[in-house]
Amino acid sequence: MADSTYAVQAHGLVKTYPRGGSGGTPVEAVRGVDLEVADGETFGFLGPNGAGKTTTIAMLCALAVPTAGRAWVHGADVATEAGLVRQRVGHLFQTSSLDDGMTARQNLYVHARLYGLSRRYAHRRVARLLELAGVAERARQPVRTYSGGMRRRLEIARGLLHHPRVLFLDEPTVGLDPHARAQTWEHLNSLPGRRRTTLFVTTHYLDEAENCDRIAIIDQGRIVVSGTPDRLKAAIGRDQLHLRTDDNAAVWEVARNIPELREALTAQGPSGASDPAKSVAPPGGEGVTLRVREASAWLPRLCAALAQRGVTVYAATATPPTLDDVFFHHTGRSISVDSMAASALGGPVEAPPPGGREKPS
Ligand SMILES: Nc1ncnc2c1ncn2[C@@H]1O[C@H](COP(=O)(O)OP(=O)(O)OP(=O)(O)O)[C@@H](O)[C@H]1O
Repeated sequence: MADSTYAVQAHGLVKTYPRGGSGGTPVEAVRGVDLEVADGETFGFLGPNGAGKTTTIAMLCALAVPTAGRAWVHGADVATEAGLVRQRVGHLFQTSSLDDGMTARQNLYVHARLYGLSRRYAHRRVARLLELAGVAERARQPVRTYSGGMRRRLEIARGLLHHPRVLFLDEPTVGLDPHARAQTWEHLNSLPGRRRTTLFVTTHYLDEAENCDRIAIIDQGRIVVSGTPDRLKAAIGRDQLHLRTDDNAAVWEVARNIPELREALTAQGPSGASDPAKSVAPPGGEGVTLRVREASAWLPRLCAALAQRGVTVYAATATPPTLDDVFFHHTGRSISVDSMAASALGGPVEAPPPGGREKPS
């Protein structure tokens, strides 16, 4: 079953924490995950908090024992060849595990020795990675004096010390400001020999998932869909048409009175209501979002029809599907209020339509 041409493989991976829930009830953190990650790929594991991302990578790194299912890293079984798996993987934890009182050099050197690098090679390798992390000049200063971005780069360096074939990064940019987040990704993408190491990145940031060759979306312990970000978005088909007007309720009526547009659209009001009578926007409200194929082609016609009806349009945008739309399409929920996609739209996080979520395609 194991195919060593894959960097990571998992079949039916399950993890149940026997007494993790309130009142000591079992928590099914991971409920049957199948994965195939190609060698050299940047693979994104996208999901909201509590979806099961950390638990999955803990099993893939042989740090947690699966309740059921099997997984391999370059053909090494996480259950029966844990030592081999640990040699093949590097791991960046969600919270910093650097020793604040030690210098950057000491942090890396201790780690290198723990991984069995000889003294001489450890010194060479540490110097090289401090250089790569862009912290060589501050290498003799305690880590507590470092910025968040520097710490992250140093942790990436530490994860790479023993030449792992797969580097697992659990929410690598959480807590960083947007500039430091972008820098961290630039750093990851420009690592020498980048394609010789597979990157397996968990994230709940939609823009971060866009950096990945392929992603799997996980929700409530199950993978709901996987593929390249472009393919997943294209499969949704519908763009978002967002309008802010002085009579948002009229938008629905007008849109539905254009027969071809009525065919093409599925609509959502400010609170997810699909009934126009219930979708009157509050004063200063967020507007109306219509999901429609080829939104930009409809925009002029809809605006003209609204003008004819005496409705003033303050703002109108057509946006191609985002990964948040992909998440919504498959789960009926938005991944996060503060995601880049939601803030770019300036709109609310959309609730599922009252008739339930659309059927996954
Ligand atoms: N050691 C544990 N004991 C009991 N329950 C746990 C344990 N670790 C995680 N869980 C539970 O398992 C579920 C999945 O958690 P996990 O940390 O894997 O999710 P996540 O997607 O990584 O979320 P986050 O990004 O918030 O860490 C959650 O309900 C969590 O409370």
